[in-house]
Amino acid sequence: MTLTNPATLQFNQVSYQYGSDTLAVDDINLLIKPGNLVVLVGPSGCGKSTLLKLVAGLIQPTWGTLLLDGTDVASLPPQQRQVGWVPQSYALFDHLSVADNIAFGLRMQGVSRKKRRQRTENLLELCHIQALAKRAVNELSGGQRQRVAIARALAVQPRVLLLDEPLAALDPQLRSSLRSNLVALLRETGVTTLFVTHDQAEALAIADKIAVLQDGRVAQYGNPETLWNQPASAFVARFISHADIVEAHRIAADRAEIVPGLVAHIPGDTGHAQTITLALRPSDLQVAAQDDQGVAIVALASEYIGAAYLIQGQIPNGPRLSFFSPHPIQCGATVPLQMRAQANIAVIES
Ligand SMILES: Nc1ncnc2c1ncn2[C@@H]1O[C@H](COP(=O)(O)OP(=O)(O)OP(=O)(O)O)[C@@H](O)[C@H]1O
Repeated sequence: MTLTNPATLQFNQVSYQYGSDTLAVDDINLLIKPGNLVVLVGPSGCGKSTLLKLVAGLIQPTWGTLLLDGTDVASLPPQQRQVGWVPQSYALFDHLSVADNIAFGLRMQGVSRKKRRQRTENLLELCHIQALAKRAVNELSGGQRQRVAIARALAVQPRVLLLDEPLAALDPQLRSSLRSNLVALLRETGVTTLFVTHDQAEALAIADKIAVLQDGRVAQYGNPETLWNQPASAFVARFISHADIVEAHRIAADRAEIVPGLVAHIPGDTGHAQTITLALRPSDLQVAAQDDQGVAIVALASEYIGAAYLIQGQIPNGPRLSFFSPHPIQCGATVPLQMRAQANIAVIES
């Protein structure tokens, strides 16, 4: 029995306006291939949930078209779209058992009891929750509830699965351990998935492709490595890699000086402009071994992040920059800062 039926999902110049003046989604063009896991990421209010509602059919595009396997879905009501939805709260039926929650949608579709039972058993197995079949859902842990919610969404053989911040309700430790289980499960089902989060680390960790949304528009759509190494704008660089955006002076085709003593190697094919804008990530910089090997920076703030300290500093008469240090640095202390040899600096504008 096929458990999913993955579709191509295409947004063609899709816009959505709430009322007469809130343009929540603005001219979205995205092509999502069958079986891909695409993460929609962006700050609060950028239009992530509105995009999910458009795919689910809860709202219709104000302009543009939404295609499932090449067919415009405008005339299809939500129940005929074969779109599975897992809301942030999971919205399980607390008074029903795990198995009955999973079979609920099938019963609504008039699927025979025998087929319902077989499909429910397959989904219990796929989601590794066979042992919980008879339990009431209000007796389950957060991670177990999440699996039931996904099994329930998969029951109707979705062509697309929509996950709205599926890890948000879990505590941080559980969150990272369940993340890999969840992704393994999604890979196993092969379903085309749109996954919403506002957490860039989560997006980088799990996505085939990431769509970074900014004010209802797609700021960049690409695989995690491309977004990290070649951000299309300062917004994407800040959001995806916590980069500092700085102006630099080109001193050769492949080198740019940020301040005297701090020179970045840049790709050699970025034009000839003298003043260029660079994205410097904390991992591109390091504290130099000797004072005369780098530029002086004054530490302003220090945060212990486990493997290192994340330091924010100010170069006198220069930019503020963040960098990692293996040792704590007192606020107010001055240290020499240099570019890492293997730093791969992105040019935002040239
Ligand atoms: N029902 C509504 N009526 C009017 N405006 C709305 C409605 N729902 C959302 N908006 C507005 O549309 C824009 C996009 O909202 P949306 O909920 O899609 O963002 P989001 O990225 O999912 O945000 P969050 O991460 O906070 O959930 C926001 O400006 C929001 O205020």
